[in-house]
Amino acid sequence: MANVRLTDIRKSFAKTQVLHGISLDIASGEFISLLGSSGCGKTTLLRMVAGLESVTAGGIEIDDRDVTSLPPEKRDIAMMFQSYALLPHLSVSENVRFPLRMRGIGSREEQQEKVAAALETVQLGHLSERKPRQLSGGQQQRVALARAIVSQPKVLLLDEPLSNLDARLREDMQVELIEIHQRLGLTTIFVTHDQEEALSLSDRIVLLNAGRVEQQGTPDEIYNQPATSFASNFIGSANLVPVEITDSAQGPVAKLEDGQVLHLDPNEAIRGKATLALRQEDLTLSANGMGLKAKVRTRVFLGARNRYVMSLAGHPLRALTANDLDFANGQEIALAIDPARIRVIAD
Ligand SMILES: Nc1ncnc2c1ncn2[C@@H]1O[C@H](COP(=O)(O)OP(=O)(O)OP(=O)(O)O)[C@@H](O)[C@H]1O
Repeated sequence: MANVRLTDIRKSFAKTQVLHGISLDIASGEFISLLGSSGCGKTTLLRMVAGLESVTAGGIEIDDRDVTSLPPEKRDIAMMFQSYALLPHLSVSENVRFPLRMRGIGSREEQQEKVAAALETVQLGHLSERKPRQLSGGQQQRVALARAIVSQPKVLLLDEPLSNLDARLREDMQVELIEIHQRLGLTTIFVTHDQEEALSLSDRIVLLNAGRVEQQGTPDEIYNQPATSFASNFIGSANLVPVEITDSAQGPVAKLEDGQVLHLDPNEAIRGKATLALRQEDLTLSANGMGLKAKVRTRVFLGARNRYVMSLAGHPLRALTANDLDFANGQEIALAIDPARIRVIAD
């Protein structure tokens, strides 16, 4: 296990700058996710930690040692990619042993012991003699993970390792990753564009936006206290509603563009033009209860839940509801939200 420190990392490809000064301190044993949409620079950052990409400026330390210009094999890291490419002609155990052989680590017996331990960790000891083509996709993924951890790296780098798996297998592998992390305590940097994956796996999430850190915090902080409109929209896909906040006899109120008014938490301090972040799961819809008037545009059936897309003050608004609510397209409904659940972002 080791700590990782990134100091003011910058990266340009030709004239295009893709990383604009990223600084991060990752504690020993921490599981951290780099989360962001396609092209925000998360893979580039991970490849720099691995030593597969040079830095344009800035420094990288692993275990308090400057590794900025060291080649990958001198960094004590292991990386697992989205395309994990097992060698088809080798058995499972030979695949896992491969990095030990390549680097000449230990005697044959020692290598076999390490391979057996790594396969036990991913619960594949019983399939060690199979060839990759005789395994399911999830099992192949676990072999790749065993191959990454077999050399007992100080830092484990994972680049969207679950994105080729179907939904069910992904969930299973997420649980396994959590358990493996708990057992081995490896410092882990996990790249993903999937917010649920980041929320469920990480000790800390670093949200990247166009080559900069937008916000970082625990999953709870990132989910419940998004600091910016971008963070609110990215995490939990909150609805963003432009408003003007003023004082009323009953406390602060937010005025929507169509003149409707929403009461805010009495402690809300922001006044003037602002954006409300309303989470889809926090909205309560009713046919003729109290609340803002919105018009139903369409309903999306999600199995256990429905998503209603409505029009509120001319903006599309999404809400997740229990699937026993049945509104017609075009129907005017009332929309209520607990003021404590409204997040106000100053413009
Ligand atoms: N070798 C390269 N040469 C030129 N541009 C590159 C190179 N590698 C990456 N880029 C550019 O750098 C930016 C960041 O790419 P990167 O792969 O790090 O993004 P990402 O957040 O990991 O996205 P994705 O989830 O799609 O992999 C992109 O605009 C990409 O086109």
